Amino acid sequence: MESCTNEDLDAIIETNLNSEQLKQFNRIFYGQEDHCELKLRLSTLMASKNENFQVCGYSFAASKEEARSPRILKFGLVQHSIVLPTHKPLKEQRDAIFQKVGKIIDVAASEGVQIICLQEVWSAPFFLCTREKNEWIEFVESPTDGPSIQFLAPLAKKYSMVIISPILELDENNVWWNTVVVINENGKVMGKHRKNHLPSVGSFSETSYYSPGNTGHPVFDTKYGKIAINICYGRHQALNWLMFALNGAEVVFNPAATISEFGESFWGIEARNAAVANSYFTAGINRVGTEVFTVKNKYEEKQISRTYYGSSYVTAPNGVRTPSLSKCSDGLLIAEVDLNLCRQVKDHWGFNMTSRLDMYAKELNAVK
Ligand SMILES: NC(=O)NCCC(=O)O
Repeated sequence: MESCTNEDLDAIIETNLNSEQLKQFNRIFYGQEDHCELKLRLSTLMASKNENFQVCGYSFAASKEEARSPRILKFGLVQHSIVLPTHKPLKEQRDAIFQKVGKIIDVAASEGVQIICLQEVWSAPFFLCTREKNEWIEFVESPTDGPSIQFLAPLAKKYSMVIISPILELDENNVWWNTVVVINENGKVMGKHRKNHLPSVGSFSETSYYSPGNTGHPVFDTKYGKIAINICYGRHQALNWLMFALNGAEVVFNPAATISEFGESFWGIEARNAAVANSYFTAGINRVGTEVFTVKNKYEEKQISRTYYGSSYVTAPNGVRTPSLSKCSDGLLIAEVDLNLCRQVKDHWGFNMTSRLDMYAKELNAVK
């Protein structure tokens, strides 16, 4: 069985470069010499040790402005493994994940996190690789009164936190969708977005489960900032990122479930490039751990095993990025940002002003 190799790139680099080399490396690779780590509370560090999850926090500064006050937002990303083996009763599996993620959300709240994003299909193993449907049906749920919203809504209200909950949705016509539900700081559903681009590559064959999303590119104007969600495979499509920018997003989250064979080498590039190209913050979130499924059908019985590489990270509109969370362990990444940076970068680089969208619209219309 494959397992996590625990070779976090950041750790390899830090242990092998001297301090001068490290500064140079950081300046070019991360966009700044120092990572501007946030000082975390003692209780956070203790919870991280006791509950066995990594916690990191970073701040991104913006220039002071005369006419606008800073718009400080603290957001968090959670990456985690499943807890129980996939043959256990589904409710037990889900409840065990709820318990684990609930504790991480508690810590995020104690650090003042205002918006938190969970990973793709966070409350279940990523069973879509099995190509089986019926035995997993109970992981597919209502966005308005399914188990995930029932669990998260009280937390959102308790902590005045916006929670982004990526689930598998069962709609009123019994149709499945890969959906994120945005829960506002009062614990109410603000809206949802359905995955626009579905993979049909190797063991990622999602087109037999659900249809491409029909919700366009919504931006949610939350109490804390304008956010959007580009679900997993959608990160490979530049126009998907662009539309969220044109609709006014200041932070775009990319909750994912992905394994090394599917582009670990460009995981660190795509969301980062999107941040630069669109002058907003981006956050990539990927699960960790090995998930093993026994697939039995009338033709065969086999085991499928997949290991996810975590490595969640945040990029600012000026291209500065955080180090990644671990490839192997559960983690919470906290980013403290000044949303004024979005307009400052737009003013500086003028990428949107020079984007010539009308020219591309004409050319796209003319493509046969
Ligand atoms: N969940 C998902 O869309 N995975 C596809 C593989 C990838 O794009 O990394």
